[in-house]
Amino acid sequence: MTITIAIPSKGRMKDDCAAIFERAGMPIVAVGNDRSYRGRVEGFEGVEIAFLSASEISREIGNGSVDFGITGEDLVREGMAEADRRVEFCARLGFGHADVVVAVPEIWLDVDTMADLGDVAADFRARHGHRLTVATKYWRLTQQFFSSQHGIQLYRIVESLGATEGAPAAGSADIIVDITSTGSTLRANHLKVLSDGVILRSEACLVRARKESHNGDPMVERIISAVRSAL
Ligand SMILES: Nc1ncnc2c1ncn2[C@@H]1O[C@H](COP(=O)(O)OP(=O)(O)OP(=O)(O)O)[C@@H](O)[C@H]1O
Ligand SMILES: O=P(O)(O)OC[C@H]1O[C@H](OP(=O)(O)OP(=O)(O)O)[C@H](O)[C@@H]1O
Repeated sequence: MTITIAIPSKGRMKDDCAAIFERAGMPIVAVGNDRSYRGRVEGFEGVEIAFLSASEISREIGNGSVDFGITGEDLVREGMAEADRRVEFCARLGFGHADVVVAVPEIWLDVDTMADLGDVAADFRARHGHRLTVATKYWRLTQQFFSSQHGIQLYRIVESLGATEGAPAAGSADIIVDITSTGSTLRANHLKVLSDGVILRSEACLVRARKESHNGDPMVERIISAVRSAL
């Protein structure tokens, strides 16, 4: 059976990913020309590489069209419900670090925790004429964190596909959920992370789609061990 591993073809994870495969003794060779979206691994017969974007990789692992992928944990957990049942996080790779956080305007001096935010949400409509509005592209993680973990139900999500940190100043949302790495975008937009507002500490992971056909397949174990040995 052919095992397909999806790795980033572009973006911030591409180079680190190629380096890890190199260290793992799994050098990737493109098949066909430079612009090809397929590759193979030298010395690993029956393994195929698919070059995709990080967000496509999480989708393809979710629907089982690839066996393994390297992508951010945030994208995997946002992309599917019950991620741990459907995929295995085989290794955390030590790059692509980003925290998914809840951030509010710095001038909200009385709001430092999720409990404070819950209090604000409770009478937000009475005070401001609309429900507390959260700009994010992480709607699944936001709902889980706000509703299930913190019991906050009175809020509305507006989907933001770019420049999320600008939404409060632009008036299109009150607060945001987004990723941060250095924190400079949040600071530049006068936003602060709530003290218990880190939803997920994400990094690039080797992720396996849980498939029956993997059981007892020595190549599956060999790939996982090789990548782990490179960490
Ligand atoms: N500063 C950062 N900004 C955005 N993503 C980051 C950052 N640091 C690490 N990451 C991680 O990188 C991954 C996203 O990578 P990238 O933007 O290359 O992929 P993509 O979303 O597929 O790209 P595109 O938006 O072009 O489709 C996410 O898992 C994210 O957590
Ligand atoms: O905490 P920081 O170091 O400031 O990084 C966080 C920012 O970086 C990303 O945007 P970026 O413009 O890099 O790329 P994107 O197109 O993937 O959102 C991300 O969406 C945040 O806005």
